[in-house]
Amino acid sequence: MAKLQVAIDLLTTEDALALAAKVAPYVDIIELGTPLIKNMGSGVITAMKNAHPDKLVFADLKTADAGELEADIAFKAGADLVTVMGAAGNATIIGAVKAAKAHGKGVVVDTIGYPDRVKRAREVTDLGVDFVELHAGLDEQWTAGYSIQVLIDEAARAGVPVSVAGGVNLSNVTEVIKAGAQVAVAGAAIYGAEDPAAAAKALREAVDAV
Ligand SMILES: O=C(CO)[C@H](O)[C@H](O)COP(=O)(O)O
Repeated sequence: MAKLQVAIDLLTTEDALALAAKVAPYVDIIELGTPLIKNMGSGVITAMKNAHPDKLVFADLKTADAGELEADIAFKAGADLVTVMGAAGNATIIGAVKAAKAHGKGVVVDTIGYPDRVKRAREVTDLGVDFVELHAGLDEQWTAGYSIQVLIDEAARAGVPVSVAGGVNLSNVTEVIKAGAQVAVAGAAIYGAEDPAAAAKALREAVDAV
């Protein structure tokens, strides 16, 4: 069964907890966005895990160096999954995987900005990561001509465990899961909705219907 991940790209612990309280019944993974962690520090990870011990808490660290050290900080704070950039060296990814093994947790590689996301996804899967995020970041999404179809096509040919992030919403989540993504990541489609709980519920039902 595919998973639904809410990406919380809000800026305070208070706002993040308030959103999570509304949408947690419908999601498997609660992602704390990079700006949120940079703004609030690792305390937001602890607060979220304490509030939702039954959910996977995903710390979107986007680590580019010092993989073992940064991952260790987040796991000690309560994270279940952390991200490392695919553009980082393999040593950084291997370091994060070492920390994950020590804590019984996992690593996700974020391919944002990487020229050949599928090639990198296959390479880093061999390093022991849990899955790879085929990701078009917010800046890429705002570039003229962007279409999530490129990520859907990549998911279909990846052949390794992947998530898809970059404009997932109710109109495309079915295609994302049909393409083979194990996880659909939705940020603005949930936190930007007038009724985030209803938006998360609709996405959950769409994911489960595939
Ligand atoms: O990690 C992120 C940006 O770097 C976002 O959380 C991710 O892109 C999902 O958000 P959205 O659904 O709004 O695109």
